[in-house]
Amino acid sequence: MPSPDEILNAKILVVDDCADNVDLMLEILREAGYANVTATMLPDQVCALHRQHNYDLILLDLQMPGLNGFQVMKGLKEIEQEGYLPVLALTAQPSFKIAALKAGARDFISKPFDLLEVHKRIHNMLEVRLLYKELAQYSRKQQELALHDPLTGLPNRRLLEDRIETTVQHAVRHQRKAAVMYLDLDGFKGINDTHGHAYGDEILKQVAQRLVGSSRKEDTVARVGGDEFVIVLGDVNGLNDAREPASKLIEVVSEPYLVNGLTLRLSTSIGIALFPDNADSVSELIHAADNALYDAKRSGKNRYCAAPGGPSSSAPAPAPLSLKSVATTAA
Ligand SMILES: Nc1nc2c(ncn2[C@@H]2O[C@H](COP(=O)(O)OP(=O)(O)OP(=O)(O)O)[C@@H](O)[C@H]2O)c(=O)[nH]1
Repeated sequence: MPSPDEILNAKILVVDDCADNVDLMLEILREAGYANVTATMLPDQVCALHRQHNYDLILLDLQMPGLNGFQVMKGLKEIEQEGYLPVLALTAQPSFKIAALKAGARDFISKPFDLLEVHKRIHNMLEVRLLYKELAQYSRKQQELALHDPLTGLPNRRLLEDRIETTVQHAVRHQRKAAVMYLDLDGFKGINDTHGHAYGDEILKQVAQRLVGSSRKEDTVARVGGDEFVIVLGDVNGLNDAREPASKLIEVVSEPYLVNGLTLRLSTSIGIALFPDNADSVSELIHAADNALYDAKRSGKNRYCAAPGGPSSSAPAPAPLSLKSVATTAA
């Protein structure tokens, strides 16, 4: 539940074409302790103001010259994408009350004001509005967690599959290709076994940062398993466009890692599959890249291999470095 402080600091806008009414409402709100209140007498400014300030409550007079309260609510509905209109209608017309609720107002206050009613309705409405915001934020956070790996913050397999799908669709539309690179660290188990799981976790985080740092902004870097990562490249012409990034990734992963004063080393193997050369569905592309990774492991690790079968496929290509995948301890 929102705290009393949060309620008193909520952002409130008073909209009324009559200066006396504005002054009266500002006075009522100030006396009640609301600290973040502004007002306008220009109904056609309300949407722009709300877009800028995202109010928690708009106290909206319904009868105004120019744009009336109903028209203002229509405009506000277009801004409030989540469909919650934080409007409390102010009206002297009994017949407008239900019409206002139908038009999207959450509640109404009758004029002339009954102070007790005004206080209670404003408080109740803010309580619901802030709770709604908290829930929306919580739900966004949960969605974020469901799509990301908690250790590295990278997209997980679920989000990766979506991204591959999008990349493939883009490739089809623009008659281009896409590459899926499946990485598996070499000798990672040895780091866990020798130095403990916490060291392994730290290495995984640093590897993730290096992979992201060595990829283009538009590429997706995902963690799909213990020491397994997948990188998706769009706008690719053929295997040659994936060779250089693969060599670069092998190189950056093989740079030494400093963990709690220890210098550790490891390398990575990579399997590359191309859309549409090697596969044309998301799962088949991942599978083809995984098979190519297996070839890279079998051929001695610390290298990349491309999936066979495509017009531009090649035999396993040696990585530029011939680093041994061992963990070493600095003196
Ligand atoms: N620290 C840490 N280790 C993990 C995590 N998830 C999986 N692992 C470990 O990662 C290791 C992965 O094993 P492998 O890929 O078979 O080991 P490897 O030594 O890299 O073997 P090769 O790939 O053949 O070189 C296992 O020891 C898992 O226990 C994790 O989140 N954190």
